[in-house]
Amino acid sequence: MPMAEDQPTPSQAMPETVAIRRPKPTLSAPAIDPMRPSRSADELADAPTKINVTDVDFFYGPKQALFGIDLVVPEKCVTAFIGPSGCGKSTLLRCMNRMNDMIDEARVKGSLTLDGQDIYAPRVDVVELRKRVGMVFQKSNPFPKSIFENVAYGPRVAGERNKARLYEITERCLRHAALWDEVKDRLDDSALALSGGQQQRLCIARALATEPQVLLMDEPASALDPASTSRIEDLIFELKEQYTIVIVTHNMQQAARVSDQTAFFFEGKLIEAGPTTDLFTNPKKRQTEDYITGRFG
Ligand SMILES: Nc1ncnc2c1ncn2[C@@H]1O[C@H](COP(=O)(O)OP(=O)(O)OP(=O)(O)O)[C@@H](O)[C@H]1O
Repeated sequence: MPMAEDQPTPSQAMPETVAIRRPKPTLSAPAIDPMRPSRSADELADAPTKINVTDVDFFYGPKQALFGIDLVVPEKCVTAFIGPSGCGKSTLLRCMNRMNDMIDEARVKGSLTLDGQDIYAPRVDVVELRKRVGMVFQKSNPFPKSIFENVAYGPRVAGERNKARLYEITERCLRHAALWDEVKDRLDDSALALSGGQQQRLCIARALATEPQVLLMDEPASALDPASTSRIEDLIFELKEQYTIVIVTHNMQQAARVSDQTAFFFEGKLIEAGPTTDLFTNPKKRQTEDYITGRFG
């Protein structure tokens, strides 16, 4: 009996199980600026270890926020932490200068070292540690004082009384933070009169005044307009010649633009870390690929 025209012939009939092939997403290479080349994988591998994180768990009371984190932060490189909200990026950042000590019931297990020295050893002077490991926050937080006094504050507290020396430090740090030319004629004006981007650069200058070796930056540009963001990114590139930088960012393009190494976190675990170009173009883990291609997060 002839088959009806719209009936599939046996060879056209669908097999019982059909392999649905997921198209592989196109991973776009991060926009690497030739004027701001990131360190190569070899340079990263050769850089001395500044901070070493080994098997770190972190708890807010009964809630565990980090699970068995292992990470090497190389010296004079920029390491970016990326991942969806609540995955533990800021928690790990704050472990690096013990900012979490201020939170009741916060507890860290495992080891974090700075230049091979245990950051959590009982003998560690936390004030000294935070001088060596400075921090810049998402929202700029200048003191309600003059521009000069904001930068001179740290050295003053550390005992520097010589006005000429304080001025020297202030000028050097403001230059380093790419703010000097904009404020040199109004150092006695209130810091609160500066724009948001200028205030953030002032906070960076203030952090530099205590002569840190490491700068932790928690979404330093997320409240800024594109022009100010770009200035902060330029600044990060310049600062890594002298400082080790760890930056938390929600903006993957920013991580690609400014960092040498990227670490991707998910649900309190470090899924993958590696040279930024490799992680964005050739991630090893499926979760990383899904995140950077925008499937979730
Ligand atoms: N002070 C706290 N007390 C209790 N839980 C906290 C505290 N701070 C953070 N958490 C929780 O720990 C987990 C990790 O938070 P964390 O701020 O480190 O994540 P994040 O990746 O930096 O998030 P975001 O990108 O939104 O800033 C989250 O579940 C968060 O709710």
